[in-house]
Amino acid sequence: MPAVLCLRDRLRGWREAVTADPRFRAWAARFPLTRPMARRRARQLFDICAGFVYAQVLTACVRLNLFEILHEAPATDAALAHRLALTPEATTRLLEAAASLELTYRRADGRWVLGPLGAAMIGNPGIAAMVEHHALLYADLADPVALLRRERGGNALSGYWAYAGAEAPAALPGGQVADYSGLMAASQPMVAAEVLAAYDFRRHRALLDVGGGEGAFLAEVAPSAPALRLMLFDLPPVAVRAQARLAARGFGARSAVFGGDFTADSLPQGADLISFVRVLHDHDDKVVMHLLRSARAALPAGGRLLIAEPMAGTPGAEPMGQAYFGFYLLAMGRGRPRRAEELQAMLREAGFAASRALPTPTPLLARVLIADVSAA
Ligand SMILES: CC(C)=CCC/C(C)=C/CC/C(C)=C/C=C/C(C)=C/C=C/C=C(C)/C=C/C=C(C)/C=C/C=C(C)/C=C/CC(C)(C)O
Ligand SMILES: C[S@@+](CC[C@H](N)C(=O)[O-])C[C@H]1O[C@@H](n2cnc3c(N)ncnc32)[C@H](O)[C@@H]1O
Repeated sequence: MPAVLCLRDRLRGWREAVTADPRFRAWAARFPLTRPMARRRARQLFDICAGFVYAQVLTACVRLNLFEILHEAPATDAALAHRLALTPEATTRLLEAAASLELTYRRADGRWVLGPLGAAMIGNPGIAAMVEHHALLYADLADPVALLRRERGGNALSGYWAYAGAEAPAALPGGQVADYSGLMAASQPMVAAEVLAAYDFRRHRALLDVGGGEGAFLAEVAPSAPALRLMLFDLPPVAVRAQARLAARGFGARSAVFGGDFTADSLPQGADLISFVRVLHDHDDKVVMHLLRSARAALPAGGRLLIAEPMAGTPGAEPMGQAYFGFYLLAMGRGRPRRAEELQAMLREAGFAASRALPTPTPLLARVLIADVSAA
């Protein structure tokens, strides 16, 4: 039976049919009332075509440490050419490309300073680390259709995230978890800041961070809740790293670290709050349901579960979810970005009584869901 289209979809269909006509586009680009819209659409489509070049301009800036150099002091083209070990022509080409992207800015006196987006990179080494590791994703995306058609896994990114394709993840050697654990630790403060702005951890006795990596999330939470006991579960070689980090940060006496495989082992008891931070989207639905049920089983009556990760369908940041993480996780070999409502339905199925989304300051970076175990 043909579906009846709502008025909004009928209007969209008409607009897209008109836009698909080259004669209409040529007319609309000239007609004063439609010209601004035509220019905006051309710019949007051009930015999608050219986005990979913009990303490589950023990569060059990061590799050359340009933002830190400009943060030290304004500089001339000649001084920068010397610092960057580039020819004067290449230096100016890079700085002007970066300026067009608002990463740098040339002052009236001719010296270069940070642009608004370059300035936002300062003090956040997590973004630079992400940009650097994108070289792997970039290689995997060279033929996106092949990536879509290929059996999942076997890419540069799936090798980097060693647990993604491992038959026995708990047996991974330390050398295979070091790079991804370092990247996660470097980028964790910007995620933890979102969670801390959304949730007060002082109401809990003990927090178990599952897939907690090197303990960077716990180390950010700890100062905000001095009485909170810190527990972490991750693969054995990652747990070793977490133990060392938490001890080095002075939280050794407050913490208990457990090594294991969360797809096979049950989670330790004793926490009244369990968190999954950037963990669930790495896994297919079956494993996610298993993890939610394991967490439900490990929590006492009245306990809570906290999920923090970037989510699909985030208003104002839609490409971050479905495009970036959709293809990222495809290259990684498993998992998918989920909508908040999908996770909430899974939480219900796993036996949680109620769940709600908490607003975060920058939903692009992470959104937060809280789910309750019923009180008795
Ligand atoms: C004072 C006057 C006059 C004006 C000021 C005007 C004003 C208010 C300006 C705003 C300034 C401001 C506050 C800027 C803030 C900028 C921010 C917060 C920028 C943040 C950027 C964040 C970025 C680019 C994050 C990128 C994150 C990436 C790429 C994350 C990737 C994550 C991955 C790959 C995770 C992998 C884990 C896995 C495997 C999927 O589980
Ligand atoms: C994407 S990282 C997130 C780390 C940390 N939560 C963060 O946000 O920085 C996923 C974590 O899950 C852990 N992990 C993956 N598979 C696991 C498994 N089967 N058992 C236990 N931990 C696992 C990884 O070692 C890694 O530390």
